[in-house]
Amino acid sequence: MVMEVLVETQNIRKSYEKQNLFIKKREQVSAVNGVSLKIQKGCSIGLVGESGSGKSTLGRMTAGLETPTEGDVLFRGRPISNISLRKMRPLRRNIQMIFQNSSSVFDTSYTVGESIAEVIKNSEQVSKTECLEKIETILEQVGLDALYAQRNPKELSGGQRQRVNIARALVLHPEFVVCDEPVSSLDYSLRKQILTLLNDLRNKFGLTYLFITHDLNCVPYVCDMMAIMYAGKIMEQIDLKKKSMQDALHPYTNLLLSCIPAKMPSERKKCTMESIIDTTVIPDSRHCCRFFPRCPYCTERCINEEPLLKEVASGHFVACHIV
Ligand SMILES: Nc1ncnc2c1ncn2[C@@H]1O[C@H](COP(=O)(O)OP(=O)(O)OP(=O)(O)O)[C@@H](O)[C@H]1O
Repeated sequence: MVMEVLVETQNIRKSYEKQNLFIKKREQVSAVNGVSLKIQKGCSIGLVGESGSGKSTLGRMTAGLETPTEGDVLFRGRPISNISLRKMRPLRRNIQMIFQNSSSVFDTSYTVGESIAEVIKNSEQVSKTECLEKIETILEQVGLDALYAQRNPKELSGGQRQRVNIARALVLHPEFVVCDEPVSSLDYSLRKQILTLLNDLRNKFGLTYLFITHDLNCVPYVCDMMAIMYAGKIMEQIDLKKKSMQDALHPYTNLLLSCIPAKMPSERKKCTMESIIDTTVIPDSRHCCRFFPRCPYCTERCINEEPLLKEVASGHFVACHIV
């Protein structure tokens, strides 16, 4: 069966200008460094990597909230990166984002209902009664009583606020949702509840997720594909319907896996990276493996030639010369 590609990034790059306080000069920071990704309709792809690897920047570009410096993002085969606001408006309801920090994304001068109503009214003309019905329905779908519409976000717990956040993103029934660390600000006990909710909503509405996280533990719960990002590049991609996370081959993915605290010490993946010196030095070159300064298996070739993402088994892609 041929699956429909809903979102595609075509070798996208994003650099920012930053003031270097030490040398008192402006310099370029490459946040995303040539990422080509196809997200199939109904798929949930987990984008994993450490802080600063470019996950959120990639997420914002796929959501059309940021323009790539190079390359393009396609939604249903149509480029969306450089289109006018007028052309983007009808697409906006189809592409939504759930943000990381549930408390700071609300305007506390609005009630929960008013903040959901704002999203609805920005996208369609509805009567007051229709709007109220939509608000009540979506609140119930995210597991909150309709009465929460009258509450102020300040009066809600972190978990309830994140449910409202999800309600705002889903009230227009989008097709594609970028979830940027949706559970990282929550207690461990609440994380599973929100992940279960995201799964249920995905099944109910046939949603497609780009699920950004630095926590590999979340991935098997919500994702059927995993992409590992390092220094703005995808290092490994695994179709979790065909292979498990533990089948990872890239030294960086194995480093991340070795950091997951296992329930039983015997289940812990052995860290093969004892020799790694954790350094923040990332080579600013398009002609080498960006992981080479941290890789114990680094060869001359890794310093001189950038490894491309290659299929090593069905549904399993790795960008590493030694694999
Ligand atoms: N608006 C911006 N202006 C300048 N630099 C930025 C901007 N946004 C991101 N960056 C830089 O781009 C790089 C990637 O940042 P990004 O937030 O995408 O990473 P991340 O993997 O999502 O990190 P985290 O998990 O900490 O959110 C970082 O070096 C960051 O400082």
